[in-house]
Amino acid sequence: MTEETQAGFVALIGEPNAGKSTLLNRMVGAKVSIVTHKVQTTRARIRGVCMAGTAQLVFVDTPGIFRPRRRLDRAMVSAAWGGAADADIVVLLIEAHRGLTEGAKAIIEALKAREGTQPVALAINKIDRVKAERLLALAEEMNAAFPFAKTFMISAEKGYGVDDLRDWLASQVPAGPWFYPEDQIADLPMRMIAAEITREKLTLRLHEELPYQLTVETERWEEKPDGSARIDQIIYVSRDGHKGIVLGKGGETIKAISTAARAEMAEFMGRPIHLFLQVKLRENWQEEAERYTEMGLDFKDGD
Ligand SMILES: Nc1nc2c(ncn2[C@@H]2O[C@H](COP(=O)(O)OP(=O)(O)OP(=O)(O)O)[C@@H](O)[C@H]2O)c(=O)[nH]1
Repeated sequence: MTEETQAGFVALIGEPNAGKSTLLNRMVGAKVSIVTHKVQTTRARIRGVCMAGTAQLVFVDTPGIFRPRRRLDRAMVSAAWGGAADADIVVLLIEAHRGLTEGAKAIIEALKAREGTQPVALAINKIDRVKAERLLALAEEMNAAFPFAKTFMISAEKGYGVDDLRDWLASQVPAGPWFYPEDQIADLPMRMIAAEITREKLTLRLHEELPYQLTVETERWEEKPDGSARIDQIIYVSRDGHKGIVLGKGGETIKAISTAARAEMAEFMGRPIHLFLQVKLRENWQEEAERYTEMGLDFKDGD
C-alpha cells in the first residue's frame, strides 16, 4: 500500500459561516461536524478523513485563528498557523455573496506571510446565491490579491463543484501510505472524541502526577444490538513505572477515570457506553510522538 497510494493533510480555512462544516459533511460524511466542539486540546483538530480514489485526505482546521480584531503581526500569524503549517494543502473558503471581506483580507495577509510553503487553493462557496458575472469578477479580484494555485466555484450545500475540488486535492497530496485504515474512517471522529474524553479525565485526575508522555487511543469500537456501544481504549505510557500512577492503589485511579469518562461519553453520544481501559507501555515513544506531531496532533501532556 505504499507506491500506489497517496495521503496528505488539507487545512480548510475561512471565516465563520463560510461553509466549512457543510463542505466537510459533503466530502466526508455527516458525522464530521460533531467533532468540531469537542476535540479542542489538540493543536490542529482533525475534522474528518475521506478517500478519493487511491488518495486519503485528512482535513484539519485551526479554530478561532482567523478572526483577528486588529492587524495581525507576523509572530502572531505564524503562531496562529499551528497545525495548518503542517498541512500539504490549504483551502481558503469564502462566500460568493460577501466577496473579499475584511476577514478574508486578514486571512490573505496571513497567507502572504507564509507564501510558497504550501499550495493554497481558493474555493468560492455558495455560488447558488449569486449571478455568474459576479463570480468571475470575484475570482479575478481574489487572484489579484493572492496567487491561488487553483480556484473552485462551489456550492457546498447543493454539491456543485465539490467532486472537482476533492479530485484536485487528491491529485496534490504526496505518494505514501494512508494514515488511517479505510474501515475506520466512518467512525473516526467518534473514536477521537472518545479518546479525547478519557485523556481529559486522566488530566483532571492526575494533575502534575501525570506521566509526561501519555496517549489514549481507541482500539476498538463495537456497536451492540441494544443500541449501546463497547469502546476499548489503550492508555499508552512511556515508562513502566508510570503504569502504577495511572492504575492507582488497587486500580482505584483507573476505575474513577473510567467511570467519569464513560459517563461523559454516554452523555455526549446519547446512548449507553461500555468502556474498557487498558494501560500499556509504548517504548518506541519518541518515533510515535514524531509521527503524531507530523500529523498536526499534539498528544503530549504536561506542558
Ligand atoms: N446558500 C448556501 N448556503 C450554504 C452553502 N454552504 C453552506 N451554507 C450555509 O451557510 C451556513 C454556515 O455553514 P457552516 O458549514 O456551518 O459554516 P462554517 O464555516 O463551518 O462555520 P463555523 O463553524 O462558524 O466556522 C449554514 O447555514 C449553511 O447551510 C452553500 O453552498 N449555499
